[in-house]
Amino acid sequence: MSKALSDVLREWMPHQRWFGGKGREWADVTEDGFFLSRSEPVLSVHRVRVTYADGGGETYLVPLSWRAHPDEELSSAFVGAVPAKGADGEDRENYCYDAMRDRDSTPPWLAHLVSASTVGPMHFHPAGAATIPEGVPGDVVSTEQSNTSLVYGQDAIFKLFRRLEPGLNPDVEIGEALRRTDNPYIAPLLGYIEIDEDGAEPATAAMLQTFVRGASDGWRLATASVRDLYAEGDLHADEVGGDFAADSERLGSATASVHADLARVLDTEPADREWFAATARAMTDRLESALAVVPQLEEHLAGLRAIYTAVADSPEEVVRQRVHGDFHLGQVLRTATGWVVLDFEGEPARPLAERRQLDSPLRDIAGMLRSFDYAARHMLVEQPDDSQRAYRAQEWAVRNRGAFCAGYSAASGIDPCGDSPLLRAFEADKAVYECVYEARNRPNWLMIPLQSLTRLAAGAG
Ligand SMILES: Nc1ncnc2c1ncn2[C@@H]1O[C@H](COP(=O)(O)OP(=O)(O)O)[C@@H](O)[C@H]1O
Ligand SMILES: O=P(O)(O)O[C@H]1O[C@H](CO)[C@@H](O[C@H]2O[C@H](CO)[C@@H](O)[C@H](O)[C@H]2O)[C@H](O)[C@H]1O
Repeated sequence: MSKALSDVLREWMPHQRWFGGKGREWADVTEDGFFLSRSEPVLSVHRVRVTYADGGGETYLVPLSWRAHPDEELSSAFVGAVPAKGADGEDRENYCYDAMRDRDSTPPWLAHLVSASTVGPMHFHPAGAATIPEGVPGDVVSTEQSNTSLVYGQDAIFKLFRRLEPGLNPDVEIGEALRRTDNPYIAPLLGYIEIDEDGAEPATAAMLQTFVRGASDGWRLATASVRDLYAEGDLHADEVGGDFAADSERLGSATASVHADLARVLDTEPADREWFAATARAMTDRLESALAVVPQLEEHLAGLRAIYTAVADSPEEVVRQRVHGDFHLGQVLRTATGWVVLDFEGEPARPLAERRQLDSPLRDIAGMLRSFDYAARHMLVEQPDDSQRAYRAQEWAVRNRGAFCAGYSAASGIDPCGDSPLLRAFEADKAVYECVYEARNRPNWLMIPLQSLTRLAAGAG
């Protein structure tokens, strides 16, 4: 027997990668929808409001494509069957599919952006004089996590934000600001979509960005370099074929260029004593809540508190500005000509308002330094007692962290990696965040940030 759409969604949504309420009991679900295309296959978009038995709730964006008969080729995208009336008044069923995985339903997103449409509560904004491809289907990106992305040909990538939050998404806000700077290290924004939310600021529903062709991500390249080093038992990091230091240096200068443009076109403010005190407090709070998830943090408590107190006690000369916020090797792409920085959304677990606050660029430096550490040590997860490998991992991390800082320093005139209590605290804070992330997502990787905390708390890099 077929069910109402909200019941169908209740069964289907918990199995989707992007659904954040896994394991929580649903108290209620309501949905409202509108049509983006009425020609075959019909495309509708639904705001699905889920409330949980343990309190709170979330609103998700769910595009669906509709067919009068089941489509075998789309079976993996099948959502459910919903009762309908035929033209003759007969009772029948309509079959709905995940529209992001139904290629025939992907062109309308681009067509509406080109014509800057408003459809129901949804507003389509093309960016400036952007050339938006039209009439091509989009293929879903398989690495999807909290969002769902489509690649249109080799030209554009469309990212649907599944969870709706009031306010402009920082990825769009920063993309829109940087688009006007001609910065060579970003993928220009081509457009974005907003959706009205009752009684609140509109939420960002999606964005369209230039697709970076023929690129590899930094994590893949860095870890290939580490594997090369491990394979060459007697050679040092600067002697093996896959040495990454020149790329790390170029990544440092690309980062400096992006930071400089962000400071040029968006707000800045000198950091005052209160900001240092508030930052130290926020880090201490994060540590306290992380303890509940990762009890192993207990042994680092005293060391970490001392690192955070040093921030409040010795304010440095720092300018606050918009930053990337979740900068790591997985967020940068290497093309034939250089690096491109992606995903200015900030840490996914933070509330949107927090992610839009001004911060020190050292936050990003710390993120990338942590990432070099991760790349160097992730293979030690399988061989934790291999001291020779541990030694070589440290050598690789030191070399590439140094090269990244040298590149940043040469491009900006500011050495980001000097003896700064703030940088050290940001590294420690990121490692605490990573402990929680790993405990929840990849428990066997938890040792990576935990071991870094041992080194950081002991005053080593
Ligand atoms: N502009 C782009 N050009 C090429 N590839 C991209 C672009 N933006 C994102 N990607 C790739 O698409 C995948 C998904 O990216 P993203 O949507 O940022 O993931 P998430 O937000 O889930 O971390 C990643 O593998 C990323 O490298
Ligand atoms: O890319 P996301 O915005 O989803 O970031 C989250 O996931 C990252 C892992 O994919 C996580 O990054 C951590 O692991 C990376 C290696 O997989 C490493 O390069 C990073 O330095 C490390 O922080 C990130 O923290 C999390 O927010």
